[in-house]
Amino acid sequence: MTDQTTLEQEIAAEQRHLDRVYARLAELRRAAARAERDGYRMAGVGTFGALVERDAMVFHAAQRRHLLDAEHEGLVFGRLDLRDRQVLHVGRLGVRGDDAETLVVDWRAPAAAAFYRATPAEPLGVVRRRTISSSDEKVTRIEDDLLDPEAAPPDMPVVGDGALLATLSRATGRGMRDIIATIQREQDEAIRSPGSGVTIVSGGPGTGKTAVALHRAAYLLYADRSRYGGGGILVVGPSAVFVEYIASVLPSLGEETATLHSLGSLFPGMSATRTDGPEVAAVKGSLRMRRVLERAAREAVPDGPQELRLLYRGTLLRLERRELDGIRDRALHRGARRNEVRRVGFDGVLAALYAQARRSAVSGLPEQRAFEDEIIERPEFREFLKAWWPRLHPRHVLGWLARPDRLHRYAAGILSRAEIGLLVAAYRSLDVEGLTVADIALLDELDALLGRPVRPKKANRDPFQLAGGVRELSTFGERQRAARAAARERPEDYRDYAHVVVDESQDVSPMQWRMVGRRGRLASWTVVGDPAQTAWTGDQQELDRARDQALGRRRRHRFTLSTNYRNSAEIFAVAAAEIRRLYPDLELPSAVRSTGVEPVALHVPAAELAPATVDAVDAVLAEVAGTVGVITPVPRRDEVAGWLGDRGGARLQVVTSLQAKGMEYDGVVLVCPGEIRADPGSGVRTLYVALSRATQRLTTIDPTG
Ligand SMILES: Nc1ncnc2c1ncn2[C@@H]1O[C@H](COP(=O)(O)OP(=O)(O)OP(=O)(O)O)[C@@H](O)[C@H]1O
Repeated sequence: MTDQTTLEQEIAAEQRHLDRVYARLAELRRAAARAERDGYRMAGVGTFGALVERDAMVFHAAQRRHLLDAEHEGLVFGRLDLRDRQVLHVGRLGVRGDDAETLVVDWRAPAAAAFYRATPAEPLGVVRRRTISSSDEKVTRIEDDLLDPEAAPPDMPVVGDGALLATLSRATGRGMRDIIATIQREQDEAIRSPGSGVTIVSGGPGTGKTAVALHRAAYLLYADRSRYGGGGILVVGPSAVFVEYIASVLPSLGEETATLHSLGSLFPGMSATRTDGPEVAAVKGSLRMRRVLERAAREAVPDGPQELRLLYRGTLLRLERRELDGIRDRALHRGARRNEVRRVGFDGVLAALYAQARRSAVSGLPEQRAFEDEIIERPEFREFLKAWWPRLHPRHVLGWLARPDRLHRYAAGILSRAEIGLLVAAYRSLDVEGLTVADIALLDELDALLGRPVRPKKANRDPFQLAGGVRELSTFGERQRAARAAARERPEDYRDYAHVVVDESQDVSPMQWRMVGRRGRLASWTVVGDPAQTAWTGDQQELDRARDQALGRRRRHRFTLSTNYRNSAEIFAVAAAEIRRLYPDLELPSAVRSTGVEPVALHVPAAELAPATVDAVDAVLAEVAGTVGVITPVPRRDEVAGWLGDRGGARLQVVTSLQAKGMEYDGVVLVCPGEIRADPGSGVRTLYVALSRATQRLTTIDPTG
């Protein structure tokens, strides 16, 4: 037990340090603003040298000011008292005093690693580790761990009873929070793993895989900003709700340059949130779809012209369907891409027409070049070419799959009858209901198969802009602004990311791996996931192959996380019992926090499902201060959302069991868990995901009879 005066004294000491840090920050901010103003004043001087100097000055000063202006809640959150009596404060940002004394060490700097890695068994020179909480520049709480009691001076106070548990017990807001103050050792090792190769992080629900992946992105930007800020970091998550949930973590760490996408939004200009059932998703996600799409990408346009008829100097020239198809096939030989070889197709038609004109002995036939120039001017010929070989958007070609006759032709010998039947049924509603998430990877594949017309490259107008978005003039350590500008300037379909983070990787299908892989051909990777949570019901070997192909031969660095920080022990016990039905020997994480509150399992007559759900939601809303998630089987989502109206406002979210991937709520009401489990493919695993979303309260409601 800490006595109150000691605690107050310790808080006061930390407050004095925090005041110094904020005062110094204000000074730095003023200096940066002044330097920026002075830089602008140099604009009038006019010589090239002066302009270059001004540019550099304004650029650096503005960059620094932006960093200093950023949100600084919880700026200093840690302190290390070392064996050699040195004291280090750890924070979101490194700050030096005017005498070059280090006031705060950036959490990502090597000196701060001991804050996360030191343990009583291996104190790494740390005697006492202190976690400091603050709000509005006021220290509110401190928690100490005494790691090396023998080295501690006799008068060293130790206060509080554990920072981690204190943080975990707090209700959460709508978005995910950063965990910089309480990163655990095994997590820190994954966060600071080498920038090259592929870092693979696995672990059960709530073990911090997502948190680690995002903190790793921030770490890489710090460790090598010109590489990762310039080339960019892409973070891919399973769904739009999930991406919204994690969107604020990197900005809260002072990093705004990473690009976040869900699997349904990776293809430019299209986005999908609708999901297919597991069986259809397995077909659409299979690598065999590539062969189906290859056939589609070579086929004649539906409703296109069947033949070409042209009256030339009194003679009817005619190319039949068969000849036209032959010309197209020859133009597309050896994997040529349809949108890139239109010209070759057009030349083939002209050559065939000329050959026919010669065979027909057309009187006064000019030489071939003049003949072609004449034909190409004819509006009806141009109309024919446009209709026969239009520039195709992937969405057009995907639409062809919605015609059962075509689909049967494309898929014959590649997919089974049953699989073709599933696709026919799924695509029947394409025009009405729109694309599903799995279709987006098919569009990306079609885009790769069809190619794009070659356009002349635009000249780079900014002489100081180098490839990768980092300015030649920038010598300043922090290149955040340059990276932000580079991120803004990236084309919508940018693909040369320096690093790709894939979250919930167990749910990335083979076709989706191809799509993600195209965006990281030169990248290093962080891949996090948990095989026990997968909804994939297709061929596992095919999936492994596709993933390995996307990741290439890069070196793998593997990490496993073993503690569940999300669920109370009582809630995780229910989830664990569920997954053990399928995998009795699966190694599961241990949940560190007990609330003493058991989950509630309700069974109600089917006719009472609606009012019982409403009551259960009201009860959970009253019991927790933060968010409540209502999780439903996929087909029931809209119905259940209808029962609940606008209850709970922003605190309440109704999601399907598939959208619940990666999400976290303080309270969860799970409607019809039996229906989720009943899916023969991935039911139990999907239910395991749904049962492991809550931090404090879980109620399940099953209809009886
Ligand atoms: N070291 C930590 N300190 C505080 N909170 C933590 C820590 N590690 C993880 N958490 C919290 O635990 C929760 C679960 O983390 P996260 O969502 O990253 O887990 P996950 O492994 O991705 O889970 P799932 O596989 O179930 O989606 C989050 O609220 C996260 O902030």
